[in-house]
Amino acid sequence: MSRAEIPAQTAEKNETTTEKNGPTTPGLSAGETWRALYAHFRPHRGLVALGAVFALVGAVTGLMQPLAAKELVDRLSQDESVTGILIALTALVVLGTVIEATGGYILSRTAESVVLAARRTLIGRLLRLKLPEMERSQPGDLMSRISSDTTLLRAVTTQSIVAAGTGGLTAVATVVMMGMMDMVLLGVTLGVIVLIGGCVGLVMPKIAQAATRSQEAVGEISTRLERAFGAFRTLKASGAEERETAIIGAAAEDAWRHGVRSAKWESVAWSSVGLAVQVSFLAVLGIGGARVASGAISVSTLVAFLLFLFYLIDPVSKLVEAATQYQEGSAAIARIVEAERLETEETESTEETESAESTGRTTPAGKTGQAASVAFENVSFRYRDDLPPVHHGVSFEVPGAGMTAFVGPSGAGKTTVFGLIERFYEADGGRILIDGRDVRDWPTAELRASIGYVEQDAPVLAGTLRENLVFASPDATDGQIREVLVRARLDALVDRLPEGLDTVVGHRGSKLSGGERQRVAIARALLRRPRLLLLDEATSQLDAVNEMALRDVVAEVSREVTVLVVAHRLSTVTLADRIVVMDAGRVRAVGTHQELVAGDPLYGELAATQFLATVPESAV
Ligand SMILES: Nc1ncnc2c1ncn2[C@@H]1O[C@H](COP(=O)(O)OP(=O)(O)OP(=O)(O)O)[C@@H](O)[C@H]1O
Repeated sequence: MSRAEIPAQTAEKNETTTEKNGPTTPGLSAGETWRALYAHFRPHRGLVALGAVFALVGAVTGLMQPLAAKELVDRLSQDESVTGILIALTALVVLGTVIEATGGYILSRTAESVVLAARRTLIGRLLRLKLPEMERSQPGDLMSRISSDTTLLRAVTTQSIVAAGTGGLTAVATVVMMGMMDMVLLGVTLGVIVLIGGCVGLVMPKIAQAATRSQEAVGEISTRLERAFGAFRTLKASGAEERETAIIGAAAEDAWRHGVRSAKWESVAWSSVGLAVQVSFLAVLGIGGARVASGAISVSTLVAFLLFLFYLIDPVSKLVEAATQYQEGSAAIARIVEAERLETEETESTEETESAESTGRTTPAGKTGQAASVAFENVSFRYRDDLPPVHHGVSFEVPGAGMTAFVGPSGAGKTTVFGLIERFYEADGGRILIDGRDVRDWPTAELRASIGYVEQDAPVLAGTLRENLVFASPDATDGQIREVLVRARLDALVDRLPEGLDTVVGHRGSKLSGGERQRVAIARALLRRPRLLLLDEATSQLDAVNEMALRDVVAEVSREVTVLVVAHRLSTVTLADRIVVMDAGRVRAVGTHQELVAGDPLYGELAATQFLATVPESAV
């Protein structure tokens, strides 16, 4: 790498470096860093070795050029023919260039493969993260590990290793050749290089420090931007554009400052290399000239030595480049390792899901298509050790089929019931039984294949309506899609849209209304043909007509499927076969609407205030 490339490299680094927020990136020991590096490098070691061989052969052809040049000068001074040697010299130059270019291509291609493999592994792991791990992390930070950190891996696992290897070998070979030419001149050269090399060594940790800080600042930008884009309407409605711009701008300035600092130290390092070469040239020229004058060495020896000195620039530059890239890459490797160590769910899941789906959702108990029974037995649970318990011995039983409504004040732990059934979290005590079998004994994928879950905020993903509908059941036929569209009262909307099911719904479904989003989420869950349907206030944003229609659908579904619904509306609750009243992490009563109005004061109070305000007369 030449000095002229340094600014461009620094700029690129600023764009591709990573953020460091959320959990602090742990430092890896030198041994751990190497082991992590080796793990990424190992599958590609054959190709890296091939690239290294090409690089070495290219370097050797380069080394032979001074010898040919020496022969040329000798023949010229003796008035001999130089045609043959000229052809040889030209061939060496062309061959060297071709071999080096091929080696460079092999290495760059392998580097891309290293990045691809690392990205695939990380994507696979991060999408299988346990929910609590995801909640502890920053999505922006995790994304940057897949996009930016892996990019830094590219150079460290291929070019750097090869550059250090070939650069080291070529440097040793060049030094040996120089020693064979003249030991005095070699002593002078090495003296200058060691002196200035020491200064470069002092600068290296400063590059690492500045690069890490720059990565952190770039990470801060990603996190802040992710936050702003994630709540774009709130940002605008709050008039927070300028404040956020200033905050993100400050982070950008931070990245710039550290980037500039890194560029400064890199510049010092590269200037030192240039200085070492120039001072060596001058010293060799002066002392070598004197030795030629005194007859100690010939002119051709001096010329060859100077050429060797010239060829020493490349391996020394490679060594410096490898050291610089290592400084930058070690932080990225630490962050990748940290992400790889995050706890994931068991991986047998995918295959098991597929087999469960392809065989028509057969459970181990052979209950194909049957509604699932659900039971909580004295379940206790807290989200984190430092948080108070959310469930204090929750118990209830729900037989197969029918609708069960969960009601209770906000924060009572109703949604948490669903999270535990889905095994997003593990209960701390007690048992959760589906079909009489502890959820911990179910393969997670098989368990989830039996469940249709409509979350509280009815998430819709960016993409088309069709992609959203088949998200949980990719093999659904057009006929099945049409059927759920009608059931979820989406058919009129789809018919109205010029692009129908292929209409793009925007980021988080922002081009749909709240009620449409909820209906899409319900249709998605129904398309999965679940045995257990979990609806978390899924009808809260529906207008009266659509709500009534969906209530009928849910009532119909509940004849074959067990439906659990977290309900805030009396209209939903009155349809339920049973109502579970929760308060402060406990089940305080179970019964029908009439029984509870008469027997449970809290339910009576809820029904008299919140529910009754929205209940249509016909439903009471
Ligand atoms: N992922 C989480 N991490 C930590 N605490 C959580 C998490 N999710 C919920 N909680 C807390 O657990 C408690 C119960 O939450 P849950 O969502 O189950 O209540 P809910 O009864 O469904 O309330 P609402 O009717 O308002 O939706 C609340 O105090 C909430 O702050």
